[in-house]
Amino acid sequence: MGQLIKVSKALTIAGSDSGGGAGIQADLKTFQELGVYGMSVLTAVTAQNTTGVQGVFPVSIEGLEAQLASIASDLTPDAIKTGMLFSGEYIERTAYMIRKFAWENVVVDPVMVAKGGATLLGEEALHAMKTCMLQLAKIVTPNIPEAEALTGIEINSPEAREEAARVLFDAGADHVVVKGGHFGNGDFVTDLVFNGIEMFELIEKRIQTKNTHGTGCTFSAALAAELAYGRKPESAIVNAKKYIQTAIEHGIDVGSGHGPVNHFAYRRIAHEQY
Ligand SMILES: Nc1ncnc2c1ncn2[C@@H]1O[C@H](COP(=O)(O)OP(=O)(O)OP(=O)(O)O)[C@@H](O)[C@H]1O
Ligand SMILES: Cc1ncc(COP(=O)(O)O)c(N)n1
Repeated sequence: MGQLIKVSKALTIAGSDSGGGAGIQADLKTFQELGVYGMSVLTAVTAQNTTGVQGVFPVSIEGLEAQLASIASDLTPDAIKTGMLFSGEYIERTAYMIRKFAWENVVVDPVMVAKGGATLLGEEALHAMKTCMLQLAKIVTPNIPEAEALTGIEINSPEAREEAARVLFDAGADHVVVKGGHFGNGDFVTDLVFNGIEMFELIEKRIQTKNTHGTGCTFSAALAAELAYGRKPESAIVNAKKYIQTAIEHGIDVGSGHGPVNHFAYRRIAHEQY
């Protein structure tokens, strides 16, 4: 009989991107590349490609709950990430079930708008995100527009971004990463991290590319994979940042719009294949 290997398990609760660059597809690719067993609960199916979102079709609330219950009865995740949660009701149900099952190591990526501008979360959902999800987050990963929407702070300076990070921490998140993809357009991209004690920046070279579809999904999935391994949030953040930087740097030529990042670049570099 073959020997069974113990593996860490990560769950993504998010929407499907038919184009394969963001959402559930980006998350599962990232889990796989980082050596973690991936599981998925779908909130909605999007008809999507690199040029935009052509349609959004939610899974029923019963369908969402049934998927979560199936996972809970058999496969306890070591870490979870949430992505596109579709509406306030879906956020409330998801948060309720995460609490009920006492799942830990939750990364909340408060996805609201796709790169092309399509709305992926209704306005009414902001309240649920603030009152139900932030408190569950070991790490919350808003981009600048999401941090503005969640805090009501206009982020037009480094100080305003720090203030937004404090507000999100005070709202209940253990660690806050305010991502810098949308912040300025200099030679560097800076993500701000706050853990309630320290405020520090992760600075990387800004890659000049239009192929950034799914960067946020991929980064938060890498964080969940790192937490699933049992890494501390600070190390998880540093490692996930390396993964996303490599994936953007070694872009692939797929589609005519905002192409996806290269999920296998990190592994290929480790094996000296680039
Ligand atoms: N051009 C770039 N060069 C290097 N790093 C980048 C670039 N764009 C984004 N990143 C990094 O990718 C990660 C995701 O950041 P971003 O701000 O793009 O998130 P996002 O807007 O939520 O992504 P998404 O568009 O997938 O929703 C962050 O760590 C950010 O610093
Ligand atoms: C299903 C789904 N989830 C998340 C995103 C955000 O990713 P991006 O901002 O890169 O389009 C997306 N486009 N689709």
